[in-house]
Amino acid sequence: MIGNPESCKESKKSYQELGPARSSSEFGVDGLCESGQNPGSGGNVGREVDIMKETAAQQRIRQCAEYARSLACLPSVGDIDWQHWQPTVHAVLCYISNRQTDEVLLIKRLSAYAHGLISGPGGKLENGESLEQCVVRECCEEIAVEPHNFCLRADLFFHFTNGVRMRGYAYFTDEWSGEPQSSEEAIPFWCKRDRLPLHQMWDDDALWLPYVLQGGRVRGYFIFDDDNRMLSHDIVWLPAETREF
Ligand SMILES: Nc1[nH]c(=O)nc2c1ncn2[C@H]1C[C@H](O)[C@@H](COP(=O)(O)OP(=O)(O)OP(=O)(O)O)O1
Repeated sequence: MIGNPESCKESKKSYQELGPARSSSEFGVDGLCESGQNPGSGGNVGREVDIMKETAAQQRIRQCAEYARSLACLPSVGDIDWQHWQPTVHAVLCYISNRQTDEVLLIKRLSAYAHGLISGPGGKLENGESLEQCVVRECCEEIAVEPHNFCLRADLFFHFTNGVRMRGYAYFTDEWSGEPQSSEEAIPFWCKRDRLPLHQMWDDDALWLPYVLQGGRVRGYFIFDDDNRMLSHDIVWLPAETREF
């Protein structure tokens, strides 16, 4: 079976219908608008979003970092015209959860790029392939597992200072077939959902992955330098009920 028949219809539609980028400042300090309702969703965000609230101290740190960045003339997400931004590369990630054990299937990457880094399985889109086919191919190639009924929950825009512009699509599911196996590209392992090794993952993962593993959705904008360090970010938090990105 390739991809997912029903539950991904919404995601297929959503990445094509991406609206204009909105800054998190439009959503208030904690990434939501003051009323606790997410614009466009009409839904009550509820408790899940509370875990991501930015504290006053975190907000201050982010503001100081923005200020330091402006002094150092480093690029900021606010400098980019995201509406006209075109990716040079499309890539997928897939996070498979085991509800019974409350674990998520991660990989340690063995390829030259990002060697030793931990993430979900995934990779770049190949010519003529759909995003869903890419998810299945990458999971099968890297860890011999086939995910089913996966849904797009994070739409990620990575702008690298070396000119690469990658759009990443992170899919989530708790249905799969096959036993995880190591390959030349990856070593798979199960990890408790609340004990993610965030210090060994891409910088941006710490910002959005815990929230999305709890059912939320995000659209994220990131600038990375040539050493794969995150320079700037902006995240639009979307509640679980959101049907469109
Ligand atoms: N900053 C970042 N944050 C993140 O969460 N995922 C990132 C990321 N930078 C890259 N990725 C992911 C997206 C995609 O799954 C993968 C692409 O990187 P790679 O080119 O290393 O993948 P692969 O070498 O597996 O790709 P293929 O060559 O297509 O197999 O890494």
